[in-house]
Amino acid sequence: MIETSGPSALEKAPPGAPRRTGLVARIGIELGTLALDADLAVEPGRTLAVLGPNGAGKSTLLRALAGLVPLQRGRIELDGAVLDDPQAHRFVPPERRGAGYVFQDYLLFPHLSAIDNVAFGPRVRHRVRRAAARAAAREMLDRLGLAEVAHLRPGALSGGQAQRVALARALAPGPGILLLDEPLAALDAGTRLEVRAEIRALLPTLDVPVVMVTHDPVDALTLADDVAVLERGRVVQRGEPAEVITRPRTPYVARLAGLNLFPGTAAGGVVTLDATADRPVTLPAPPGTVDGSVLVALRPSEIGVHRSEPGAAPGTQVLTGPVTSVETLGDQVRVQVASTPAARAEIPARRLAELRLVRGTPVWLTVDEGRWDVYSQGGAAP
Ligand SMILES: Nc1ncnc2c1ncn2[C@@H]1O[C@H](COP(=O)(O)OP(=O)(O)OP(=O)(O)O)[C@@H](O)[C@H]1O
Repeated sequence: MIETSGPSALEKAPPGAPRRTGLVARIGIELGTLALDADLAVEPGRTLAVLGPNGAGKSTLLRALAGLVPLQRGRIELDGAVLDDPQAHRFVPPERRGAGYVFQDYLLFPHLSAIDNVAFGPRVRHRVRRAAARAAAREMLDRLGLAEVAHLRPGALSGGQAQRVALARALAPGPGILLLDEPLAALDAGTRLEVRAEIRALLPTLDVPVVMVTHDPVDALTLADDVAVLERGRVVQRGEPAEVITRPRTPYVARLAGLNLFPGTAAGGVVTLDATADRPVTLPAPPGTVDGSVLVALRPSEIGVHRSEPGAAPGTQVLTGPVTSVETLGDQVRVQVASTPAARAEIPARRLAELRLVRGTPVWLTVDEGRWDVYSQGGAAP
């Protein structure tokens, strides 16, 4: 057993133990063109995925939690202990934060075997004797299915094995928080599936907050309990994965979700899509819609595509414009149309053969009333 100063990430707290509060952070940092200002809260045993495009500030956020970048404003608290608070002149250095960090490119020591990489943390951080640290490291490697490669150096490991060694190394000292930076990004597609399944099995056994940054929505949707979407340094949407992906609040999330997203305005039971003043597109507001700004999501497969103007039908909205792109996706075809507002439809390949659409073909898009999903702009936004 390792003598650790903190709780072991792999052991659930015993019954009756004082309840830990996990991570509560407000991160304010300006670095180059980045202005990061994000609030996070993660309870022990839960995984938060911070999802966002390149340059959003995800790595900087994680590095601030680890103590590798000091805060300029805000505060980081883990289980009630203040790790960083510039106003109070408090800064706990990285090696004393008890954070397990898995870097994007693993950063394993190339001259040490897998087992010595894993034993390194307990030896250095907690001054555990070599034999005890190696025994604990062996247990961790066994747990992650790495017993057979314990003696190999990083250069002899496959990508998936190196990733798991990095995870074992982060967990070995019994961290109070686990930080994962794009944990699957460096893996090939097949290995990524395998390691994703392993991480997914591991996460619920941990009793610490886990923060994972990723730009891959599949990681966020399959591994996390909660998702915070970071764009240009701000959390623009947060919630459970299913909520985030079905009710996107920004064009970036809508693209990830494969949905059309239109801003609109609700007034007196009617929603008018914004930017349609010349030829207003209106739909009935669902019961309970509050007047004001709303978002309207629409699945591309709910849109009908026609080469001639359809006759007026009650309860059907019509948009029109030229095709701007046609892209096949298996047996489906995505058709982007420069209507007002611009929309993306998805039709079966055989329908494309009937319609013979190319760039510039004028088309009419039809949507039945019940197909639009209308929701308020506010709610889970920051
Ligand atoms: N040391 C630095 N000096 C100056 N600017 C920096 C520094 N570190 C980060 N930045 C700025 O912050 C931006 C966000 O960087 P960060 O790596 O946190 O984003 P990210 O969301 O993790 O992006 P990616 O997915 O591409 O890794 C960078 O594009 C850069 O403008």
